[in-house]
Amino acid sequence: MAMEHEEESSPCMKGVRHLCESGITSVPKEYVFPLPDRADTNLVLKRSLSSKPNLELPVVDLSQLRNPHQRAQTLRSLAKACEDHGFFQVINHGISMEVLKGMIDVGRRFFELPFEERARYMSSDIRAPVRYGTSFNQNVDRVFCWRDFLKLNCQPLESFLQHWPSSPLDLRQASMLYAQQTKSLFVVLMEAILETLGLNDAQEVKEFREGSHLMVLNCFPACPEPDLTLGMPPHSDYGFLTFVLQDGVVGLQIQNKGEWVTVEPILDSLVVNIGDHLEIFSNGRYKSVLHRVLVNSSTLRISVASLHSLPFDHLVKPSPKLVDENNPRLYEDTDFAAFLDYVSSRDTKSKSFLDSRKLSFTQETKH
Ligand SMILES: O=C(O)CCC(=O)C(=O)O
Ligand SMILES: [Fe+2]
Repeated sequence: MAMEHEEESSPCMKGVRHLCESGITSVPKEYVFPLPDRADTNLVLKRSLSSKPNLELPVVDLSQLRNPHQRAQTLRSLAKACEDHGFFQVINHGISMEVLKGMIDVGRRFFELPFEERARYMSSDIRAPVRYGTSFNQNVDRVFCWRDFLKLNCQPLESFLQHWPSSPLDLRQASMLYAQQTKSLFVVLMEAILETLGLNDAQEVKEFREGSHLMVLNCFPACPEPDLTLGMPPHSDYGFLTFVLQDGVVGLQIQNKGEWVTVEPILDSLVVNIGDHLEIFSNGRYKSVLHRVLVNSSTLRISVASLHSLPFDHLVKPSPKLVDENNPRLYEDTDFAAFLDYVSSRDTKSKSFLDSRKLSFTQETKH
């Protein structure tokens, strides 16, 4: 059971930035993770500064995907990246540096607004079109994580745009441009991913075009004792694909062969990760990988996660074309509502939602 927090009156509920502004010099007990869940942030920083990179993610060059002579080879490396890592980077993705920088910059300025301005968007309704909040799921988290966030619902853009914050003045414009361009990128990548799975289905592509799209602006303030807490606990993302835009400050780690490895932020590239829905849809061939975020003692970090899936009311299930006698169905059908119910009822750590969709061996043999 989750520990009871004193609802709205608890200082934790007002977010980490608010807490830091009160001039704390140590991490309050509510944010202290159990020892096995913590990380040596000094070691991460040292590795990051050495010439040996922490982890080289596979790189997918989208200009090669558009080139008929290079498409087949690029699809093969894309498939391998989805199978082996669940994470990759895209370069030559067509989103201009101006749009990327504009998005990070406006996110930073949103979190610099006075607390009262930000608090106007606080909501405990996880289905709200705009939601400002803190931690992972502040209503049920046993330990709070060192993150404040602004979630923008982006589909359909025309109806949600008016609900987005009107301050900073350019937030709507910068976020709309970034949302439109990541949506196009999602459709291009899903077309390619469907092709790697042998599923060239125009109807499916149309559904992705109209699919759900949430944008999460994350703010991880500098932390006086970064080794005691986490910016985000280990989790997997629910959708098909997530794009992560980082501001240049190290923090994202992914689980790779049982070890936590740091993903170096590369200017101009986007990190892409496979979510639970794509793992289910591909019947386990593509992996939704656990990741977490570390904080540091000197620099606030901003990231923007753009999460894409099918429309909220659609069922997600293993593609029937990928299930046969030799490849039994591994997951039961799910939809976004089931995921929301799951997150609002408990703390979502690890891949517990995905695990809850896995069929047991007896069920597997029945399908
Ligand atoms: O901040 C990051 O690098 C990753 C954020 C993330 O994993 C998320 O928002 O789901
Ligand atoms: Fe994530």
